[in-house]
Amino acid sequence: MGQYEEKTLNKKELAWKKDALELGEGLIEKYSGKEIATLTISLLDDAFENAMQTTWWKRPRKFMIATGLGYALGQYLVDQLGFEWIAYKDYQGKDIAVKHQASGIISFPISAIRKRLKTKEYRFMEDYVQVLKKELTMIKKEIPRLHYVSQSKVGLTHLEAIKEACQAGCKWVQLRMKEVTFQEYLDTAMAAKTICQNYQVKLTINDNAAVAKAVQADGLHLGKEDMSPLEARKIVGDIIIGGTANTWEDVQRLSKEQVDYIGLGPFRYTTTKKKISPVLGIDGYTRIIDQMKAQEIDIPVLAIGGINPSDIKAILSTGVWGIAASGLITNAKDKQKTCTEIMQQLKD
Ligand SMILES: Cc1ncc(COP(=O)(O)OP(=O)(O)O)c(N)n1
Ligand SMILES: Cc1nc(C(=O)O)sc1CCOP(=O)(O)O
Ligand SMILES: [Mg+2]
Repeated sequence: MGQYEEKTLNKKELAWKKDALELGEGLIEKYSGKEIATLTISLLDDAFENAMQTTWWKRPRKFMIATGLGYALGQYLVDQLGFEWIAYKDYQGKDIAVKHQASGIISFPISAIRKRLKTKEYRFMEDYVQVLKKELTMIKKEIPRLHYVSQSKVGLTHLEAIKEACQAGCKWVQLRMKEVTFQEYLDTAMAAKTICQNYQVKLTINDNAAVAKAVQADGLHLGKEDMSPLEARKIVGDIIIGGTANTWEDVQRLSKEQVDYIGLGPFRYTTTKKKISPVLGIDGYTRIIDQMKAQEIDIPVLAIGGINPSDIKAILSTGVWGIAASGLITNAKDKQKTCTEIMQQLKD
């Protein structure tokens, strides 16, 4: 592919987008015959089809349709699938597009409508979105089912705890340090990276995108009080980004922020984290996973918070992908035995 440039929308393009979205809203309401409470893809398909079935002298001009409905389709991808508006420029000229930063997929909704005006396919958007969803699923990152969250205690540093977890067979480790300076976090993360590389284990950094970037970590975990995943993605690029959810509303928000997995908790009361949210228990996971299925939110969920090996079977039965554990592994007398037992249950 030749040279191309991607930029965020400038002031003029943002103002144009605002007008185009207003135009789109008017077209959708007029030609679908419904008021837009929530924009659905079938409303968009109805509007396009009906507008084009109207006798030609009453039909909105093709330019208006491509602009209004094209921007509306783009905004749907932004709101529902976590795309972002960009200005895309190559040797053919400039076009307004939307990009999914985590996967690199770029879609041109306005051009897509222009093309269908020529081919006279007036009901294509449902399929168009399905194909994008499928592409996003296919390039999903590999998420192991067991995630060890580091913890220090008297006689055990974070680095020692991480090394022992790697020796015990964990394949994915999170460095989670609190109340340390940036330099201390960075130095420990560098050393953790070396340990993890020696054992071919993935390393995630908790809270801090700059540290994750500096040590070229495999992942970054962000909670509700940390930087937003979309903002962090611009710093760390295409690594695994996870987000914390404690409620269904958190899951809905994260599903639009391009996270690769969700840490959903707490399963049970735990002393590992200060200020935890109300416990979810098996009922909480069942309810939230069912809501995710109903809304077709397909992001792996890791249960977290006070988990013991005897909980795993019931947790998995809710549809959760895996577990994140800290105290269970840090305090295990025989870490290898504990990790093997967990991984056998998780079939990881
Ligand atoms: C896998 C996983 N899930 C949740 C958390 C909690 O993150 P956060 O809410 O930001 O709280 P702190 O861990 O930063 O105290 C996590 N770390 N990992
Ligand atoms: C880091 C963390 N986050 C939680 C949340 O609910 O968001 S619970 C938790 C602590 C996990 O450690 P342990 O396995 O020792 O309970
Ligand atoms: Mg955090």
